[in-house]
Amino acid sequence: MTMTDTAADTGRKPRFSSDLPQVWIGMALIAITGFGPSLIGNSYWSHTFQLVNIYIAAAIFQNFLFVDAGQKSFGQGVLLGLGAYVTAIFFGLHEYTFLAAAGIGLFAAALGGLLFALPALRVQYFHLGFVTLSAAIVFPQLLMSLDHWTNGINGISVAVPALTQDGFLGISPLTFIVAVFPMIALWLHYGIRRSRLGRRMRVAAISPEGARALGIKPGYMRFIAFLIAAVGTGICGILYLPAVAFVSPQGFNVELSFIFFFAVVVGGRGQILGPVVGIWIVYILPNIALAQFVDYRLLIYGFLTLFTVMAFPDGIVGTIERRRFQRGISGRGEQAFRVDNFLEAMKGEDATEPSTDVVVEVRGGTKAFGAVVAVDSVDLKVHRGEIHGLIGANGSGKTSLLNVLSGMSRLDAGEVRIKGRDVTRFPADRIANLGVGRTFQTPRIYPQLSLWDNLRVGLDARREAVSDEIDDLAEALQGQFADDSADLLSHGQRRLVEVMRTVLKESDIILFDEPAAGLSSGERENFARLVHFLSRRMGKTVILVEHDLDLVWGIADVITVMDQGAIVASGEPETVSKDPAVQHMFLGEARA
Ligand SMILES: Nc1ncnc2c1ncn2[C@@H]1O[C@H](COP(=O)(O)OP(=O)(O)OP(=O)(O)O)[C@@H](O)[C@H]1O
Repeated sequence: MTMTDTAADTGRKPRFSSDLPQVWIGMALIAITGFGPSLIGNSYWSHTFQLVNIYIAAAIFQNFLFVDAGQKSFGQGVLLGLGAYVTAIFFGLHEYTFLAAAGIGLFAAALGGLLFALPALRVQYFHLGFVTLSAAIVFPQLLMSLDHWTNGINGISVAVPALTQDGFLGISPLTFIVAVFPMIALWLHYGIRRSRLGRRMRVAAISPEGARALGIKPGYMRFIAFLIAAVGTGICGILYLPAVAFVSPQGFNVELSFIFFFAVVVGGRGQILGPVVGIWIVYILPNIALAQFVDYRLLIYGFLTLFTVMAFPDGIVGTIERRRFQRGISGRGEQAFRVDNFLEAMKGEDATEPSTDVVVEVRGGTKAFGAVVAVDSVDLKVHRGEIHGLIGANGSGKTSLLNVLSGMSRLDAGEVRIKGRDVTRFPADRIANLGVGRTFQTPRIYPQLSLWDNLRVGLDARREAVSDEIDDLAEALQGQFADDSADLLSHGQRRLVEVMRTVLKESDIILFDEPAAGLSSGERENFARLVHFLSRRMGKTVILVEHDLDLVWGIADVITVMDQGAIVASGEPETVSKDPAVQHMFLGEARA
């Protein structure tokens, strides 16, 4: 089954994501710089690249946290410092074995990450940036003032000869480990990004509201992301210790956190290879090539970042990547996303009829925004399998009612019941997981994900076994759109993508918020057929908020009319169209 015919079918599609090639390039670069100096016996560069590779790994975790999880943390240096310092204290001062001390160091870093995650549950963006930045500023002072444990300004010297002695081909175990670890980090970043967890994390980072509609808890995603990044950065801290053989408060000042952050920006936010290139430029250039200006390092980091961001707005790898993709798609025409072939394949007799079970019910629902009563003492019943049209003038409260039904906002008074359960105080993700799917007036489309992944997050959100029809549909969509960008879709097609996402989610109750706005007349017809298919073949309950009255009157089993937050009429289209109040509202559009 083919889903669509795209104008772009002629010619080879550019690969949407170059994540995998970037992993391989990153591995090759790390291998060359990590092992090369040891192989030719250059201990200065061997030692330098030990630290560079540790910083690359830390920047990879920063990149993951910053872009995939959307967490603007400026304090990752603190986590590296915790890993290094705690290991140094237990190994260097208390004579624990290195492994035991490293275990405690890792635990401390993970704990630090969770401490960062706590404010992230409440504050985001710049606020979170300030919290983490403050931690980065305070950390060295804390190390100084806790001198009873940390040795204060004198720091702690350690030696781990078992790791630093030259081994096979002149490569010490430490050189080997610090080269392999960033490679593992690259694969981990790539693997998470391709996983269900990674997709859901990215959706939560881009649109917390869109995420909740898919049953995702954005706070939980942040928590996991901070934990992963903290453990990864903590390992970097542990490796730092034998590589530098010394820790002191000055080594973990705010500059360290800036290095990781700037490396991500300079290399290319979100690009898998970005941190490798970024650390080379941000760290190697000022510290080695411009070593005589070492006192001005922070200034040089700043200038380098400013210059790169001006010359390469998406960072170096990001800019190359964007040009590659744009070259590939130029002249390929507007990308199409249609559902007609899907409907063709789904032809057949109606299998179900709306039942008498009430699956959605609102009792005396009231929701006000200040003086505006958006939903005013609404009583509503929607039956299983029904197509329920919700119409009314602009501002009559339709979206506010959908928001209440989907848990995006809470009633001030009254009750919402879904499948017999009182869900009035349920959060949106919990309602979504009860089998409610929705679209938004502004479709939630994620340009960072391929078109297929934009659809697939619907499949990821499914709670029960997939039906055969949806399985076939998913397979066809994957074949067609895995390498397409969602960025190229027209507004109407974006709506259709969101509609198909809710279809893939296999919700029993689907709330559509003005799905036909911006669709061509052919697309509207297809949409109407799709809604019919969802209701009559798959037994879904559909609540349809729509301004296109012809569309609603053509497909709805029941129509509810709202005016100034209240319901003025509700019933079969025939009856409602004869209601004098409704005729008055839609004067000139009355349907007999
Ligand atoms: N978050 C909000 N804050 C303040 N007022 C709001 C908010 N959301 C909705 N309103 C107000 O509530 C009323 C109902 O708005 P709502 O968006 O639910 O209407 P609607 O019928 O969906 O309109 P449209 O067809 O234009 O989407 C409007 O007066 C609107 O300005």
